[in-house]
Amino acid sequence: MSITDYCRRTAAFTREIMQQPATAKKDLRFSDLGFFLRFARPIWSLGVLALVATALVAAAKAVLPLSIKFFIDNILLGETPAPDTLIAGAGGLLSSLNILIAALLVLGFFTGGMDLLRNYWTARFREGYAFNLQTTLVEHVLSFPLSYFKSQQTGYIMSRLSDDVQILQYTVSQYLPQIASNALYVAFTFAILCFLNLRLTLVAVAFIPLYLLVNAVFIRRIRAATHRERERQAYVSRDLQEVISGIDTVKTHAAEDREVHRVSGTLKNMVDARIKNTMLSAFAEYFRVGTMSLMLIAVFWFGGNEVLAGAMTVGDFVAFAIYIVTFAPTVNTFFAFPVVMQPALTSAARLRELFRIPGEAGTGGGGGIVPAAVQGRIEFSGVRFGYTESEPVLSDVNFIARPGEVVAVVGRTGAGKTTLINLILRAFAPQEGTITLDNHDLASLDPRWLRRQISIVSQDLFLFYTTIEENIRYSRPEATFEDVVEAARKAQIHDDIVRFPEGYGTIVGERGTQLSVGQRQRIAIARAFLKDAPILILDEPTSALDMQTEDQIRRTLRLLVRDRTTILVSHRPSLLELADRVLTIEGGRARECRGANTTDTPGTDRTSLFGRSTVS
Ligand SMILES: Nc1ncnc2c1ncn2[C@@H]1O[C@H](COP(=O)(O)OP(=O)(O)OP(=O)(O)O)[C@@H](O)[C@H]1O
Repeated sequence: MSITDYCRRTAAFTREIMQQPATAKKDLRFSDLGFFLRFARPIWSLGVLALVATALVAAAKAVLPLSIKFFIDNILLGETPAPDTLIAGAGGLLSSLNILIAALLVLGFFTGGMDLLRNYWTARFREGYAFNLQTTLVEHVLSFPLSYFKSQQTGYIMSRLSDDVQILQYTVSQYLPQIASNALYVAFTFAILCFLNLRLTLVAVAFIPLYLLVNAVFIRRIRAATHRERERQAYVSRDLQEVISGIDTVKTHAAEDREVHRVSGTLKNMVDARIKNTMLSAFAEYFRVGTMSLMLIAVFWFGGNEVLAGAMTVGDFVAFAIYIVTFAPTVNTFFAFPVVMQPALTSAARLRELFRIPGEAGTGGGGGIVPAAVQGRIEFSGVRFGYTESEPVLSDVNFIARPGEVVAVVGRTGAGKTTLINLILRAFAPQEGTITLDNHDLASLDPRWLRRQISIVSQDLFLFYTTIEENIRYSRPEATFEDVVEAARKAQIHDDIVRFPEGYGTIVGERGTQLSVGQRQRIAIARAFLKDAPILILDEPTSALDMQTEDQIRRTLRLLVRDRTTILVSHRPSLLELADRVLTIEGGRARECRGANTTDTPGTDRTSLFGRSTVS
């Protein structure tokens, strides 16, 4: 491409970024400030200390250039200061070179020491704030209903949890102390400038509306651009996470090139957004620096004329010039803060949005019934549920699983068996009808309490990156090692475990020793034995086992299901032998195909138990 083409492209690009929509969806409201301040409440005293130290350092730095004035006017030129102002009074005291040098040394040590304290208190405050925010956020996100995690991709959630917090922490820690320090420095310097020469100070101040104008033009655009950039960054995290988690599938399909192409597409969108955002900030900086230069030129022109006319001393002018040379960039960075703070404000808005998502009712001390005892009677009455309103997966499901009964749920693939289990776990709520446990509507129960009453052995077990012992103990943290071994023996996994060199201390999970799918399934069964919950959900618990192991496991499962209400989903006929009754899910309804014991109490009519359309 020729230079002319590049120039043409640059002009088109400039037009494009200035015409970008300047409204962002997730702006922070003023009331949100109070929300974010609450994380500072436990460490407010550190904040006060950091602020006091910042003020003292800013004041000390602000008075430093005055020493030049005293040096020129009082020591070199030997002028007697007029005793009517504070600065002139100080000049009287510092009229000897030795005293001035001694004062400078004291000021230097004081400023250095105070700066160290400021750094320490600021770091403690900043890290304390980030800790409070992140722990509350993790606690809040973990209280979300399971349906949230089933509908959002992991990479997207992770990006919100880590990138947004990091950007907020980084920007705030980087710039907030600077804002405080600069604000104080500007205030102190402004007071000294007024003392030195009020008219000249007004000349400098006359440029402030120009700064405000530059900000008015750019800030909303930059905020919107930052929102776009952050959202696209979350998409990149989502795609990267997906491709790394699914690396087996990618490799077996030799789809590396396709995936690189897909990720680079998302990456390119993010890079575009980032360049536009960077350029918007650069334009804003260009106009701010221009304003600052105009301010400096105007001050030098007016000040020079004042000295030439004898209306200002040389010392005053030199001190004023030094002040204005440091004052102008500080004012410049001060007005740049709304721009550099945009990433933090955007992250704060996104985090606020996450905090607005309500947690599951009943979690985090929010209520929910906690019954004293559990019988284990589960009843579905007229349950309708679909992932979309218009397409129900279950349209009218009625059945009762009595305490201690094993109810097998069968049906063709996609019929809704796992959906039914998810409804019992309260991952989703029925759109119509009710599900009760011991006559308590599930919606009224504390969801954490509910899930403590349920053990689940499913086709897929998540293992944490820790020892086998800890992975089994996950279902009952207070269990002893002997309890863990006993559960492993019952689940027929003990012999496999002791064959590993590290035995129960073998690290498994991501990047740990890999377990076969069958071994994982038996670890899940061991967890269920250990948890000893009154309700058991078996979702294809032996799908990965060979016939011989399944035969052994069936015997242990017979032990496991004893005295527990069990919902068993399996396509294996051999496992259905465990069931007292078999329900078939078909066309969104539950139909009983075989019942060994269908009465709630002896002599109860089966129809009354299974309701309208469910009895075969
Ligand atoms: N999170 C979800 N969002 C949207 N639709 C879903 C979701 N989970 C399942 N479905 C759909 O709901 C229907 C029932 O799925 P479900 O997993 O309950 O079937 P299943 O009987 O357990 O099947 P399988 O025997 O193959 O495991 C299917 O059409 C499926 O595509």
